[in-house]
Amino acid sequence: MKEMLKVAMPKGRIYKQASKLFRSAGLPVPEEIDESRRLIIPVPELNMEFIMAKPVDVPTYVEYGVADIGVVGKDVLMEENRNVYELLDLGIARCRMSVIGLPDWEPVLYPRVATKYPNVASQFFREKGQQVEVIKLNGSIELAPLIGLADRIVDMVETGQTLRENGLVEQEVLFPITSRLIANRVSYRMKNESIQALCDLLQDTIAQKA
Ligand SMILES: Nc1ncnc2c1ncn2[C@@H]1O[C@H](COP(=O)(O)OP(=O)(O)OP(=O)(O)O)[C@@H](O)[C@H]1O
Ligand SMILES: O=P(O)(O)OC[C@H]1O[C@H](OP(=O)(O)OP(=O)(O)O)[C@H](O)[C@@H]1O
Repeated sequence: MKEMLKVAMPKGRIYKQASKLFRSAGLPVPEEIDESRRLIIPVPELNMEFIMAKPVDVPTYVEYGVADIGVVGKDVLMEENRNVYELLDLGIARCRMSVIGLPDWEPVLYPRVATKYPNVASQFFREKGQQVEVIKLNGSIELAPLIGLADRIVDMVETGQTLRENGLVEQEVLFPITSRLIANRVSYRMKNESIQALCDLLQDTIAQKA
């Protein structure tokens, strides 16, 4: 690849699957990143530099152009609504965003909905014509209906284990979620050859796996 690419990589569960995808595409992301606490990792052999970010911040780094491209969950992309290009569905970190509640839940006039995704949840209920009070939480969202903070929650479901272990039920799926490759708008023009080459390589790898 010609131009050097700065890649915003989310730490945590997406990184594990993204690094595997990059490696199977012939881009040997160094194994030492996996356990390292370093935040900026130049990989001269790939002509790339990895910026290890908190997942929710990836679209911010890409919008401001401090990263040319990034890997991010569709959930975060929808919630953050940043001015970036979405280039490719990587098909990794697959889960879904759902409305969840207690099994004996009954509709109330003005329910409280707790979530990490206040923008997405507000829009979802607004489009359904339902008035709700959205309460932003940052984790352990399933606690909210159990301790009476909220009537329902909007959160991610993958295996369903968290719901089962807490006696909650999935009531409605909002969206299926996977991780996406995103690009800064200016970088996409200025470094088009490199970004497009990476995109094609990843797309071929994903197609071979399907
Ligand atoms: N079971 C799951 N629960 C939540 N997110 C999941 C799940 N499976 C895949 N994902 C994807 O992984 C991303 C969350 O990754 P991770 O849990 O590492 O970060 P986080 O909880 O947002 O960050 P942090 O733990 O640093 O606050 C989501 O944005 C989503 O796209
Ligand atoms: O269906 P499952 O496989 O159980 O996965 C879903 C759970 O995983 C996530 O929580 P996370 O582990 O990120 O912890 P958090 O509560 O701190 O967000 C998510 O918010 C759910 O609680």
